[in-house]
Amino acid sequence: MSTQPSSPRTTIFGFSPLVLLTLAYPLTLALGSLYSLTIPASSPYNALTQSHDPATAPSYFARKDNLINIYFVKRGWFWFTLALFVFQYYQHYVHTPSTRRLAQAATRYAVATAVWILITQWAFGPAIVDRTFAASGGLCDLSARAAVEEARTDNAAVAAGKKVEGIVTGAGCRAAGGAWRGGHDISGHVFLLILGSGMLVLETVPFVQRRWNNMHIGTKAALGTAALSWWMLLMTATYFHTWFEKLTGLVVAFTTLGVMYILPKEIEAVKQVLGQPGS
Ligand SMILES: CCCCCCCCCCCCCCCC(=O)SCCNC(=O)CCNC(=O)[C@H](O)C(C)(C)COP(=O)(O)O
Ligand SMILES: Nc1ncnc2c1ncn2[C@@H]1O[C@H](COP(=O)(O)O)[C@@H](OP(=O)(O)O)[C@H]1O
Repeated sequence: MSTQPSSPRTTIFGFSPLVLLTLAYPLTLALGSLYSLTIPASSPYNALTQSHDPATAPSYFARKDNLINIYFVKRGWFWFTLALFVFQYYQHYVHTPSTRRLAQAATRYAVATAVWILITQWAFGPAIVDRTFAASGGLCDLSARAAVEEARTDNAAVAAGKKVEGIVTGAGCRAAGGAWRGGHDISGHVFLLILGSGMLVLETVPFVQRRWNNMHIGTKAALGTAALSWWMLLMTATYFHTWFEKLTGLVVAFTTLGVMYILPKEIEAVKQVLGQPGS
């Protein structure tokens, strides 16, 4: 049995933050996908690069080299970690010191980090996004590079032999100059941005309501990071990926958030380990 006092139920306009997030993220993806229908044909989408040609990109945010993508999303876990750390620091030392609550918050963070690693970085070999891509028929097509080599060596047999060569990750394929094509590519951006911002919102909301007019810098940093993530999610939804790739990114992120924030409500043993923000 929990010894912690139960907290007042947090609601926003009568809805719990969990319900609002469950609605907000699919709506954001739908909004972006709908808006993408207005992109003129003069900015064609290239399914192979999963983006618009940079030369005719319909917006700065439709370019993969936009600075927020490079410095924020591509290093996203670092920023989410930092924002969570700053938030917990202020929570613990300024307002509600509790070693138990801090340990539970750190465990939630560890669970999210483990899932992020397994999905996007490394799962005892290729990451789950890469395994899913290969399992759904994807492979590394080195034909563009092979064509160059064929011209150089004048040996089509040697060049053709370089088409697939056991490359098992998207990053490895791109590094080899190939195109990772043919499979289902779960959107890493959608997964990362929803998991990271969802975690920041659900960790902070119980405290935001209690101290709306007096939020500490940790809460502001967390909500600012979540807001920037939401904007980049909208940009991903508008300019990148197919709707199904975005949907699978959303499902994986929601499953993780469900384990972190819904399971503890249902199972006491999980609650003892993971706790619940604000309780
Ligand atoms: C309760 C909080 C406890 C916190 C305790 C620790 C505090 C430490 C303070 C700050 C130190 C930060 C250390 C963080 C360690 C990292 O996470 S470093 C890793 C940074 N790398 C990333 O974030 C990579 C993110 N990118 C991706 O996941 C993928 O690239 C992608 C964006 C999902 C998709 O990539 P594609 O190439 O587009 O496929
Ligand atoms: N909001 C955004 N801004 C810029 N590039 C984005 C983006 N969302 C997705 N992308 C790009 O689209 C590709 C697929 O992303 P993902 O699978 O992670 O969702 C990646 O290209 P690169 O891997 O060539 O950088 C990624 O950088």
